[in-house]
Amino acid sequence: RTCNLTACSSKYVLSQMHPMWQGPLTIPGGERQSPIDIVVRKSIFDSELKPLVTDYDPHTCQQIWNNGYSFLVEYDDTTDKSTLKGGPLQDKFRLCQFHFHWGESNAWGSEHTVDRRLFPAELHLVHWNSDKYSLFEEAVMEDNGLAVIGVFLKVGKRHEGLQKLVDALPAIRHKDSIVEFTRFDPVCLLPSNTDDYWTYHGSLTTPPLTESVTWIIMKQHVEVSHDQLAVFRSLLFTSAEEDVQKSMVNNFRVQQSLCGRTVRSSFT
Ligand SMILES: NS(=O)(=O)c1ccc(NCc2ccco2)c([N+](=O)[O-])c1
Ligand SMILES: [Zn+2]
Repeated sequence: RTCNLTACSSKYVLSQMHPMWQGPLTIPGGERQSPIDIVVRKSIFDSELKPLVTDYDPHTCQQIWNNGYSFLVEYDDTTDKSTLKGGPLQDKFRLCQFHFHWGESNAWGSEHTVDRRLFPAELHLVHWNSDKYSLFEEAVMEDNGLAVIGVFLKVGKRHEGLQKLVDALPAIRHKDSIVEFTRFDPVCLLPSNTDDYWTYHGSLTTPPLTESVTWIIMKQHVEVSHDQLAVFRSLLFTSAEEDVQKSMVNNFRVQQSLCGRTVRSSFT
């Protein structure tokens, strides 16, 4: 049975115009797709959920690049130097990259929502299960293969830690551009309180949409300035050779049905 993948309001559908979404999207099972709306009053407090334990080594940061849908900061994941454990996880997970999703305006842009509340952007820190698998490409196909931390961004004061990343963006304006990017500790992008989160079993939010993700969505958001977010929007979906340049905005997926899943909370 594939769950009916409901589309939400029309504005979500816009972001499905991107070439990435063309062609047959046979979704494996389709009963644990992401993103979703987190209905707070329906989430279940689970006292077994532990605090998150992140241990990131900024020296594993390697490059930043525009993949034509977002921009990714990639880490050397050939050893257990930058790891995530605890929270809902039984195993140790290795950080491989982080990226963002955002809107053309501050009114929307996040992939997940909380009681239908939209945020202007959402950060995803992607980790794979290095206790059970030896490569990301292997883990991405397995139920317990990935763990992604989601952090909501709100427009407010300037985020000093983010500025180093914002300053690198003009160099990767076009699809497939890449520059060296080192000594960046992503812990600065996490909220001060990482003990309060929601967690549920879901999928990648872009193809191959594999249902291999334990999502860990932070309750507390982080603030970035309007100008910092405007630089995200100066990126392009298109490569330098293409005639028509398209702004990289609204790179989020339509919200998916819960299909009977439970969202657990680590807090009451
Ligand atoms: N928005 S997300 O965090 O769910 C997400 C989506 C796609 C991919 N990757 C797409 C992909 C291609 C082959 C295997 O994987 C990743 N990731 O790689 O971290 C993360
Ligand atoms: Zn993402």
